[in-house]
Amino acid sequence: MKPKVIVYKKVDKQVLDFIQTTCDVVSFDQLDSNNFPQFLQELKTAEGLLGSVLKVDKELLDHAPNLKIVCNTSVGYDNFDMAELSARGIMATNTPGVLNDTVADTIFGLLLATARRIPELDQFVKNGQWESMIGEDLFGVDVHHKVLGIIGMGGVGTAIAKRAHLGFDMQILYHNRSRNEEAENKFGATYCSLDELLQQSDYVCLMTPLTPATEKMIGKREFELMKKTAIFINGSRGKTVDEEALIDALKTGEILAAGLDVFVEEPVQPNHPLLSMKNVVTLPHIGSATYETRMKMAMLGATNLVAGLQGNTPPNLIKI
Ligand SMILES: NC(=O)c1ccc[n+]([C@@H]2O[C@H](COP(=O)([O-])OP(=O)(O)OC[C@H]3O[C@@H](n4cnc5c(N)ncnc54)[C@H](O)[C@@H]3O)[C@@H](O)[C@H]2O)c1
Ligand SMILES: O=C(O)[C@H](O)CO
Repeated sequence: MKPKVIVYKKVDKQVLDFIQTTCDVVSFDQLDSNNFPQFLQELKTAEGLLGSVLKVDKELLDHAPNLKIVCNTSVGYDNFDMAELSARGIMATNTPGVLNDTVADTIFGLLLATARRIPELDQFVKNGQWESMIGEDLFGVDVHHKVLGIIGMGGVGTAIAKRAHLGFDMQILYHNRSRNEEAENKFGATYCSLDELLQQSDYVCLMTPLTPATEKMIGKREFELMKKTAIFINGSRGKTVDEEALIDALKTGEILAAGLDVFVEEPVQPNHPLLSMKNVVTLPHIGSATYETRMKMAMLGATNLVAGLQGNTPPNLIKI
């Protein structure tokens, strides 16, 4: 008998077909309050789960006595309670690597959009406000030849460093759990302490996973260390930043501007203070959201799922 798996996110038919060759699939395009009871019912007999964002913790796992593997279609896995999964002998996987270039493109786009005020100026033109030569009040700041500080020099961080070095002649500082030889040797990145990075960077880009060590790692103290002209870019997870401190820093001129792909609460509420600030550029967590890359992520997630259920070591097994 084929193992039963639940795919709880909309994925391409090709991905479902691949899983169906070895598994019985129950699929949900997305989970919401209407279909969640049915999902929990299916979970009782499921051996595998594929999707992203869903919190996989003790409470959920108590509904899943037969689960053998949980597979994210994302590189981040802060939605997994790894201690609980490990205690129950359930494998967990993610999708590193295949999204690096796409996310780096997004983050670089966000950085440029924030520095050169592109969304604001787009609105200016479309609102019919372009009536004469634009003046200093609408100027942006340069990106090229500036100092970029990358916190979290992993797969995505290195792809950002590549763009900054090869395309924009930027000087790169980085802070990471360990030294990254590729970033140093190929893209001229210099390792430094977090405080040095914050003090010296024109652009501070946060690209760490969300863990107990990184939760609110950027707060009041860190914004105060940054230059008053610094632009802060967050591509990691909303909770790596103290959002209240970010709002204060932007309001009081402690930093110049911010570009954000992630928020503490997602979707962010329309009345959130960050959304009404002129010096903030936002995106709806779309770092990896291109057709090509989302397809690769879904297929890699499916490959992990099938491998695990066939008794093989999944290529992206998360080790704790
Ligand atoms: N916005 C998006 O759409 C998007 C897309 C991809 C990844 N992400 C987020 O970015 C994270 C990183 O992705 P990745 O593929 O580069 O992962 P990765 O594992 O390759 O790199 C993460 C890096 O962060 C470093 N790190 C971890 N804890 C640290 C700490 N306390 N201080 C300093 N450095 C620390 C690690 O040493 C590692 O080099 C993901 O976990 C995810 O949360 C977001
Ligand atoms: O972690 C990731 O892969 C991104 O945030 C997309 O979900």
